[in-house]
Amino acid sequence: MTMDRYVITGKQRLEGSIRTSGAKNASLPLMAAAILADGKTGLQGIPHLTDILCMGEVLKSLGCKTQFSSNELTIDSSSLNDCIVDEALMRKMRASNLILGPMLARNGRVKISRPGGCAIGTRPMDQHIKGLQELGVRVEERHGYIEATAGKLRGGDVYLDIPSVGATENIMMAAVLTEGTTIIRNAAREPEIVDLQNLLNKMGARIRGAGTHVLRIDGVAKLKSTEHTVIPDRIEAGTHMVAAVMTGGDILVENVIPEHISPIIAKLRQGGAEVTPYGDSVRVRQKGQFKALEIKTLVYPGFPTDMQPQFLALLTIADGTSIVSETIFENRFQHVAELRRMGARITVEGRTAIINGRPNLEGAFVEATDLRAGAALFLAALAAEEGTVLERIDHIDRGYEDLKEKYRALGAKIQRVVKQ
Ligand SMILES: CC(=O)N[C@H]1[C@@H](OP(=O)(O)OP(=O)(O)OC[C@H]2O[C@@H](n3ccc(=O)[nH]c3=O)[C@H](O)[C@@H]2O)O[C@H](CO)[C@@H](O)[C@@H]1O
Ligand SMILES: C=C(OP(=O)(O)O)C(=O)O
Repeated sequence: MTMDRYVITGKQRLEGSIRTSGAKNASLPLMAAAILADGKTGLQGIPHLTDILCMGEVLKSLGCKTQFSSNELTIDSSSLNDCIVDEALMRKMRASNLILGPMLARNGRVKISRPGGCAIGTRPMDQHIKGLQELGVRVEERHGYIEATAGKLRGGDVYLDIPSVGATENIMMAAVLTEGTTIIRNAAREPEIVDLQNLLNKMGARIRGAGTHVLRIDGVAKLKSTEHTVIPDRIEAGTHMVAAVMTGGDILVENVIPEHISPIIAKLRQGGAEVTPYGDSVRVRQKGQFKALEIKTLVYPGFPTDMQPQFLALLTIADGTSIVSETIFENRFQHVAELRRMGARITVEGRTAIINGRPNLEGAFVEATDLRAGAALFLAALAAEEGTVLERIDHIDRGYEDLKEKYRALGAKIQRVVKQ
C-alpha cells in the first residue's frame, strides 16, 4: 500500500482536453471472463490501475499467464492449475469475487476467501450464491472461505432480489458453458454488463438481453480466443466533468459514450453548466455559480452511486441547499467528515445528506477513505482556496489512471509526494 499523498494548490481554472481511460468496472469482469477461453484473450484499452494489477495477480494465482503493456492485456488461460484465491488477494479487491462464475464453468470448482464489508457498506454476496445454486452449484462456507463445486452445471431460471451488477456478471459467466438455457430476471442493466456480453458473444457464447432486465443465455460447449476493446470509463469521465464546473473551467472530455453519462449531463445542466456533446467527446463549461440540486442514486440508467461523492463535493460550493440521497450503499458518506474539514456545511440524516452551499472551500489536511471519496476530495482541493494535503491516495490509484499528469495538462498545480 502506498503512503503517497497529493499536495494540491487550488483555485486554478482548468482548461483543455482530457482523455478518459478504459473502464475499470468493465475491465475487471472482462479479465475474469478470459478464464472461460481455452487460449489467449486480447483486451485493449485496459487502464493501468492497482485494481487491474491485483486482478492480474488473481488470474496468475489460478494458472493464467498475463502480459500487460501499453494498455493491451493478454491473458492466456490454456492451463489452469489452481482453484483457490487466498485471503490477501481477496482483501485487496472485492471484484476478485468475479472469478467464481468463470472458474466454476471452466473447472467445476473454486474456493475464494469470503470478501468482508468495506468502507462503503457490508456488500453481501447472497445474490451471487443464490444464482449459482440455481445452476446446480453446491456452496459451502467454512473458515471464512466460500467453496463452490459444480458437478455438471445446468441452465436455470434466476430471479435477483436486487439488480446486482456483480451477481449478474458472475451468473452470466457461470451460465455460458452449461447445458441448456439460463434466464436471469431483474438483471443489472449497467453498460459494463453489455460490454461483458459483447466479449462473451465474440468468444462464441449465446447471450441476449444485456442492457435490459432479462438476460437469456443459451449454453455452448466451448469458447474460443478473441480480442476486445473495453468501453470508456463513465465514472472517470463524470469526475472530469465535475472538475470543469468546480474550477469555473472549460474542459473537453474525450473518449466518452454520451448515453452512458446521460444522468451526469442532465444534473450538470440542471445546475447551470454548459454541457455540449461532440461525437465521442463532451465539452463542459461553467460561468457563474452552480445552483443547488436534489440527487438520488439509483441503478442504471439512474444517477450512479459512484458519482455521488464527486457531486456532493460540487454541491458544497453551489448556490443554495442541496439534498443527496444514497440508496445503493448504506455507508457511502465518509467523505462528508473530510469535506467538513475544508469548511463544507453538510449534515447527514440516515441515507440523506443536506448541503448548504458556500462560495468557497478552504484547503486542509484530508484523507481518502475509499476510491470515490478520494475523487471527491481531489476535486474539492482543486476548487479550494490555498493548499490541500490529500492522504491515502492509494484508494485513488485503484480507479484513476495517470491522474496527476492528466490534471497538470489542464493547468492544475499538483505534486505527488512519495513517502519513504
Ligand atoms: C467492480 C465493480 O463493478 N464495482 C461496481 C459494482 O459493484 P458491485 O457489483 O459490488 O455492486 P452491486 O450492484 O452488486 O451492489 C449493489 C447493492 O446490492 C447489494 N448486494 C449485492 C450483491 C448481493 O449478493 N447482495 C446484496 O445485497 C450491495 O451490498 C449493494 O448495496 O456496482 C456498484 C453499483 O453500481 C458500483 O458502485 C461499483 O463500483
Ligand atoms: C465502489 C467501487 O469499486 P469496487 O466495487 O471495486 O469497490 C467504485 O468503483 O467506485
